[in-house]
This record gives sequence, C-alpha cells and structure tokens, in this order.
Amino acid sequence: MVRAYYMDSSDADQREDHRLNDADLSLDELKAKTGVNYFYFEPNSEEDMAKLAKLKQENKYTFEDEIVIDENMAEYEKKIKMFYREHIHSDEEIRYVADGSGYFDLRDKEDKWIRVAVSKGDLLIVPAGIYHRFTLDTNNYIHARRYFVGEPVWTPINRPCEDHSARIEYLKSMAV
Ligand SMILES: CSCCC(=O)/C(O)=C/O
Ligand SMILES: [Fe+2]
Repeated sequence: MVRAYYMDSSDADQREDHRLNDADLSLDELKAKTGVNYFYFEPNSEEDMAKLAKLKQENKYTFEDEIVIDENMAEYEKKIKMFYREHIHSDEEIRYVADGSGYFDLRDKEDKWIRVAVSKGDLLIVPAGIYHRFTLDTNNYIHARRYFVGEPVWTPINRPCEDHSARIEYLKSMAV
C-alpha cells in the first residue's frame, strides 16, 4: 500500500527512504498538492483485476506494456540515472506495480519533493507536466505495467522546460 511523505535533503543513496519526518500525507493531500491520483488493485484478486480492466476501458488506456527494472536490465546504470533526472512528460504517466517496489518523487506546488513509496498493487496516475523522477528502493526490483491513451510517449522532457505546453497546462490546472 502506498505511503507519501516529504523528503529530506540528504545526499545519501537515492534508494534510502529519505523521510523528512513521521508524518504521512493522506491520499487527498497528495492529490491536492500534486494532482496525482492513486488506486489499489490486489493482483491476486479476480474482482480487483476486473476493476482494473474497467478503469483501463473507461480511461481509454489502449496501449500497455511492461517494464522490469533490476540489475539485469539492459543499460541498467544509464536507465537508473535517466529515471532519476527530474523531468515531465507530455502525457499522463500511468504505472501499475505488478510486483516489487520503488519511489516516485513529485514536486509539490512549492517545489518541495514528496516521495511516494509504491509496491505491489499500487496504481499511480501522474499528471502531464508535473516535475517528477523515479528510483528503485533498496530491494532493487520493480515490475510495472505502463498504460497509455493511444500511441505510447515515454520520452522524458528534462527540467527546465517551463515553456512546454504540458507544463503550462499543469500549472494552470493546479492554479499555482
Ligand atoms: C516504474 S516505471 C519506470 C519509470 C518511468 O517510466 C518514469 O517515467 C519515471 O518517471
Ligand atoms: Fe516519468
């Protein structure tokens, strides 16, 4: 089950938890501060898998693929660096954790990092235009499904990109 909290500013290994304090953010707080939507679908539950299929249909997720990130991944070091570089996407980033765990870091309205610890069964919908990054945690393994509306576009657009239309629209939607 997901946990979200503010990050410390230590330079220690990105895979550590980097928790600033004991306070967890509620899902409503996470949504208000970032625009991120969260769902949980138990992978071993037929009922939950049917609910996930319904969400995919309703949201028109017509393309899906899978990614496994661990030390055996091709170009592992390069990919780990790429995912952890702060970026946006021109489309929503929709990720369902089929197995393993990791951290999605999201900038709040005040540009502070919120760390979202995801594990098996968590589904995140990260809005287009929000500055974010991803890292494995100390378990060094995640297996995620990536969903897209139409053609997949997963190219990161690195910060700074304030003039990008997705960034402008995101800031408008958050009324910053
Ligand atoms: C766990 S999915 C890999 C990370 C990714 O696709 C991305 O864009 C992170 O921001
Ligand atoms: Fe991303």
